[in-house]
Amino acid sequence: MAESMDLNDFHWLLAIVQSIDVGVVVLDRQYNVEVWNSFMENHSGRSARDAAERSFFELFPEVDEVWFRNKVENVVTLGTAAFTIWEQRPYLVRFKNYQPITGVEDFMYQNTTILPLMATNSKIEHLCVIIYDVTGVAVNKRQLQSISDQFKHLSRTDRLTGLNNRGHWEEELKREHARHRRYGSSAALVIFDIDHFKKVNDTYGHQAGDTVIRSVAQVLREQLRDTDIAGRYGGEEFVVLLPDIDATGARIFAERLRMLVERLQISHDGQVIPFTISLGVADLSEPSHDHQQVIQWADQALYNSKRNGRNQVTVFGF
Ligand SMILES: Nc1nc2c(ncn2[C@@H]2O[C@H](COP(=O)(O)OP(=O)(O)OP(=O)(O)O)[C@@H](O)[C@H]2O)c(=O)[nH]1
Repeated sequence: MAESMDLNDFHWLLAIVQSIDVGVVVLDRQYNVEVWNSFMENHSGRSARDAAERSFFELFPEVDEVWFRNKVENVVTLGTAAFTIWEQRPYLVRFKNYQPITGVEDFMYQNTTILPLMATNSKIEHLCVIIYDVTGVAVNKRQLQSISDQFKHLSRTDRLTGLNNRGHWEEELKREHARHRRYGSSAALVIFDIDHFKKVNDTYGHQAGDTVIRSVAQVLREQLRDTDIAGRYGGEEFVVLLPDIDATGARIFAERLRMLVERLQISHDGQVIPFTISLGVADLSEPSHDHQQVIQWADQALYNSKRNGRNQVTVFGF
């Protein structure tokens, strides 16, 4: 009676393992396949008969052999299961993704469990690899992350120029100012403003004015190093934070920008729009209370450039 129950149990278990919607593979200690359920048959295109006694690494050359062997050795030594989630490794074996809703990805994301299987002699001579299809969860999470990244980018970016907007740029300045205080690194701030911009708008129209603002932003972008942080501060006012540069270097940067803008040829209805910029430079090496004070210094220098005839650079304190 008990024996027939055991046999029943065994058949039931086999039926369950065959039909569950996860991959089940039993490997011996030489990594040869002993059990291969229907999930594995369906997704790999290989029958259990075809996979039997073949090396797991031969069946799936994409498996990182060193990593997998190491993982299995730990499972055997410790006698406990090991888990890998898709965020650590997108998949163990590369299966095609057939889920219609998540069709954006062409492979199946997987979580994997490796279980030690103890024999009656208490030795671990086999392992069970369980593969879960988590494509739906993974794709949703990645899409949410991508939307959140896009929102973050939009909330920091000026629509017209693509530069940092004022709020985000000020946060960056605040951070750099604090870093500068802690480490005494050099940095400078350049503020500049398009001269007589109201006249550009009044003469050529607001759209032409927008084109001028965009062109200035483009010239600025072309002059930036990776670590420089540029922003649109107001209507026709721009700011650049230049880390690891002193006042002399910042003056050279500002002067080059001034010349490049002066040479820009923006046409409107066949006419070239003449325009220039005035610039103010402040040195973060000078002792300051906070980042706002450095902005005031650069603003003051910009004001002096305007007052002294525009189209020029002034360094605060010089
Ligand atoms: N086209 C356009 N114009 C803008 C934008 N933002 C601000 N302005 C205009 O920029 C002009 C700024 O004029 P003012 O502050 O008087 O300065 P300005 O004419 O440049 O004179 P100075 O700065 O003294 O040389 C105003 O006419 C604003 O309407 C924008 O996004 N696009």
